[in-house]
Parts: sequence; C-alpha cells; structure tokens
Amino acid sequence: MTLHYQRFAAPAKLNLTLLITGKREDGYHLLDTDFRFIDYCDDIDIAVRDDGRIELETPTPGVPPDADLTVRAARLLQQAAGCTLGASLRVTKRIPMGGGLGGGSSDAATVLLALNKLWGCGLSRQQLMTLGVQLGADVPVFIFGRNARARGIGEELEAIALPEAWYVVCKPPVSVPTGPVFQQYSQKLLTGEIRFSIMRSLFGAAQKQNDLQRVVKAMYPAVNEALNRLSEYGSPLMTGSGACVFLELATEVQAKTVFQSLSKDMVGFVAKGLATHPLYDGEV
Ligand SMILES: C[C@@](CO)(OP(=O)(O)O)[C@H](O)COP(=O)(O)OP(=O)(O)OC[C@H]1O[C@@H](n2ccc(N)nc2=O)[C@H](O)[C@@H]1O
Ligand SMILES: Nc1ncnc2c1ncn2[C@@H]1O[C@H](COP(=O)(O)OP(=O)(O)O)[C@@H](O)[C@H]1O
Repeated sequence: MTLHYQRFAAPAKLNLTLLITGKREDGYHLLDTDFRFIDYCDDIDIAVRDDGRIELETPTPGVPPDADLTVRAARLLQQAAGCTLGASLRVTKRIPMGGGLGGGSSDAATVLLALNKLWGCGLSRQQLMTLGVQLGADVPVFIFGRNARARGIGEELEAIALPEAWYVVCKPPVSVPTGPVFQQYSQKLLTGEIRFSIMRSLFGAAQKQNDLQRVVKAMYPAVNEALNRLSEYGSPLMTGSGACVFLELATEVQAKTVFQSLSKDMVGFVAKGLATHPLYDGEV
C-alpha cells in the first residue's frame, strides 16, 4: 500500500474574554467567551489507508495513542460515517499542551474536517460539530471555522468580526488541568468569594476578563508572574483555563518589540490573529 500524505493545519485559539455565567446540572459551567484563532499551528499529515486501520505514527509523549484526540476523532468519524477506509497520521506538535490554547481540540477538529473530505464521507459542518463535541467542549468552534462568541459550554456559536491584531503569548512553566480549575472555582462560589458573571454577560464587561484567572493565579504562582511581566506593556489576560497568558497589540512590530524585551527565560511566541480557520471554506 503506497501512502500519499497531505498536510493540514490545526491552529491554536485564544479566549479573548471568558465569563462564567452559570452551571449545568451535570456540573459543567456555562461560559460566555470569545474565541480567536491565531497563526500558531500544529501540522497534521494524513494519508488514506485501504485497510481500515487508524495509525498514529508520531505518538505525543504522555498520551497513549488510543487516547490521542487525533486517533479518537478518526475512529469516531469512521464509525459515524460507516467508512471502511483508514488513515495514517503524523502530528507535528507545536502548541503547548495544557496551555489553554486548545491544541488537542484543534488537532481533533482538523482530523474530522480533513478525513471527511479525504474519505468522501459527505458530513455537513453541523454534523461534524455534533460529533466533535463528544471529544471536547472546544472542538466545535474549530470546525465552525470562524472567530466566535460561544455560549453554553462552547456549543452555541455566533461568528464575530475581529480587527487585525497581534499577540504576545507566554507559556509559564506549568501545565494546568482544566477540571481542577473549575472545581476550585466552584468551591469559591460556595463560600461566596466569587459570583457568576450573568450581569456582565448581558450588559457587557467594562474590560475583557477571564473569570478563571483569579483561581489559576492563586494555584500557580508562575501564571501570576507571567501576567505581571506582561502587564508592564498593557493589560494581559490568561487564555481558557491557563496556563498561557497573552497581550494583544495592534501591529507586528509592537508585538515583536514587547516579546524581545521580555527576559530570555520567558517561553512564548508572537502570533497573528486569524480572520478564519485555515481550513474554513466559506460553507456555513
Ligand atoms: C474552559 C475552556 C475554554 O476554552 O478552556 P481550555 O481547556 O481551552 O483551557 C474549555 O471550554 C474547556 O474545554 P475542554 O478542555 O474540552 O474541557 P473538558 O476536557 O471537556 O473538561 C474537563 C473538566 O473541566 C470541567 N469543565 C469544563 C468545561 C466547562 N465549561 N465547565 C466545566 O466545569 C468539567 O469538570 C470537566 O470534566
Ligand atoms: N493530539 C493531542 N494534542 C494535545 N493534547 C492531547 C492530544 N490528545 C489528547 N490530548 C490530551 O488533552 C489534554 C488537553 O490538551 P490541549 O487541548 O492541548 O490543552 P488545553 O485544553 O489546555 O487547551 C492534554 O493534556 C492531553 O492529555
């Protein structure tokens, strides 16, 4: 069997603002968040196989291949579409894991979008989004393909237009698991230290904010430190449930200047905000 690989991009996302507006009966928190794609991407090379096998040739350290979101996405689509073809996958990982940049979710979304085409499954964007949410709350927005305001747990999406912007993104030397952060947030709700942002969601917040930031700063001093370093140049924010923090700037020159003036021990990168996902084809 000769394998022909094609390359597909899986971009990172930033949560430009993240409000928590309530809690569902199953314990998941309701969000009101603006997602923006950035041009910092994992690459996924995919070849169709005729033996039905799903092979991950580049296992991610610390993630068993069967648990890898790329493999799970391929198997889910294969099952849902009744497809007998398989795929070999090679992932070039750049997006830090547990960083709030949605790398795993983006990889899964790219595999769903690419294999839907390569296998000729013919599922609609909406059908792929419904499959994707089974893999993670952030998967649907990457399939939606446009920068979006998301509500619910991320499945109610509305496209938003965003100005051109550049971002300095810093990765503190910690990996922040999403579950425990929400748990800690819930505990603070019980003690009355925190309240839901329903009013700010309805009437708009005075400035962009991330409701999980306070909790993560207290749990991970390195995140606090990174925010302090960036706050010398503007108003930084944490993305998702952390650990990455970012600062928005109007031009590439400004972003590069800020990044270069951070000391060398601060790991990070400069990225451009995208208008749409690289695989978005205009179909709604
Ligand atoms: C909060 C966001 C914003 O983008 O953060 P990041 O993960 O990107 O940092 C995401 O919606 C996260 O989505 P995702 O990372 O898929 O979360 P999951 O694995 O589904 O959730 C892990 C755990 O976090 C809690 N959780 C997650 C999402 C949510 N809206 N409410 C929750 O309470 C639940 O306890 C869940 O079991
Ligand atoms: N292909 C993948 N890339 C990244 N993480 C993956 C992948 N498959 C499974 N995971 C798991 O998903 C977790 C969350 O990863 P990721 O989506 O990159 O971070 P975050 O939710 O903080 O944005 C990782 O810690 C890892 O255990």
